[in-house]
Amino acid sequence: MAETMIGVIGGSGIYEIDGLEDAKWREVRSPWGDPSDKIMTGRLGGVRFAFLPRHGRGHVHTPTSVPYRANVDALKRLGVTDIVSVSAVGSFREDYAPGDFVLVDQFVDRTVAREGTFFGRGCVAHVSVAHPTCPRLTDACEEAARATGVTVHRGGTYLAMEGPQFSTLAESRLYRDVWGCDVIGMTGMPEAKLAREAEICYASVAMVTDYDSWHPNHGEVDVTEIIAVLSGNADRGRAMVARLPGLLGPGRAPCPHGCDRALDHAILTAPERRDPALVAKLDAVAGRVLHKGAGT
Ligand SMILES: CSC[C@H]1O[C@H](OP(=O)(O)O)[C@H](O)[C@@H]1O
Ligand SMILES: Nc1ncnc2[nH]cnc12
Repeated sequence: MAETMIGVIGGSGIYEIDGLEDAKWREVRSPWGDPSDKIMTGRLGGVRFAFLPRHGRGHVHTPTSVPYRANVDALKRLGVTDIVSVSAVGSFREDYAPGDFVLVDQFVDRTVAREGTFFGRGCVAHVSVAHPTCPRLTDACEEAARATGVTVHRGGTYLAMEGPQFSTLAESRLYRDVWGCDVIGMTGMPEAKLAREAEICYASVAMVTDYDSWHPNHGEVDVTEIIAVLSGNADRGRAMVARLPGLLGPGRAPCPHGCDRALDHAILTAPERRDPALVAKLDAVAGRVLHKGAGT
C-alpha cells in the first residue's frame, strides 16, 4: 500500500503550523520556479506531513504572483498524495456566514493572468476537472472540521477571481444572482487544476470571512476584518488539520475517484514528438505515465 503524505497549503492569515514531530523547513527546488516559501515537513499523528504557506511567510505573494505550478510540483516531489487547501473566502449566501467552513466542490475560473497547466507544446495533456475536488479527502476534512464544533457546509461553488482588488458591486451581483456561485476567493484556481494534473487528491476548505459586496446590511470588504475572522478561527483550523492523520491513516489505498490516475489516458502527444526538455520538467508531475511510454 502506498504511503499517505498530507500537504496543507495555508492561505491568508495561515503562515505556519504547530504540532509536527521532526519539523523542519525544507527548501525544495522545482523546475517550475521557486515555491512560495520553504516547506515545513514532519510527521503528524504518525503520518507524513507537509505545510506550505501559499503567500509565503510574511505574506509576500499576491494571488497572481503565487507560483502555483512550483508549489504543486514541490509538494509532489516530497511525496504528497493529498493536498488540503485552506483559504479565506467571501460569501454569496446569507446562510454561509463569517466563521463558517465551506467544503468547496466546484469552481468557476475567472483568473486571467496565471499559468494554468504543467503541459504545453511538445507534451499536450487534457485531464478532466469535471469534479475538481476529491470526495474521499473532502469526507475526511468534513469529519475533522465538524469535530471542532465549527459550522460546516458540504458543497459550494467557488468563484476564483484574479484580484488583487475585491469585486465591484456589479461583479458581486453577477456571480451571486446570475451565476449562482456560493463563495469567492482569489487562489482556488489554478491550484485545483494543477493538483489534478499532478495526480494529487485535492480538497478545498474555505473559511468564510465576509459577505463580499452584495449584502445590503454589510459594508464593503475590509481586509482587516478578514484577518480578524481568520485569527478567530485559527484554533479550529489547527484542530481540523490535527485530526486528518487519524482519519486518513499512514497507508493509502488507490483513490476510488481516480485522482491518482488522472493522467492514465490524458497525454496525446506521440512519444517520438515529445519535447525532451518539457518531458524532463514533468518528471515529478507525470513521471508515472511518461516513463512507462504512455500515450497514443
Ligand atoms: C486577505 S484577503 C484576500 C486574499 O485572501 C484569500 O487568500 P487565500 O485564498 O490564500 O486564503 C483570497 O483568495 C485573497 O488572495
Ligand atoms: N470577498 C472576497 N473576495 C475575494 N477574495 C476573498 N477572500 C476573502 N474574502 C474575499
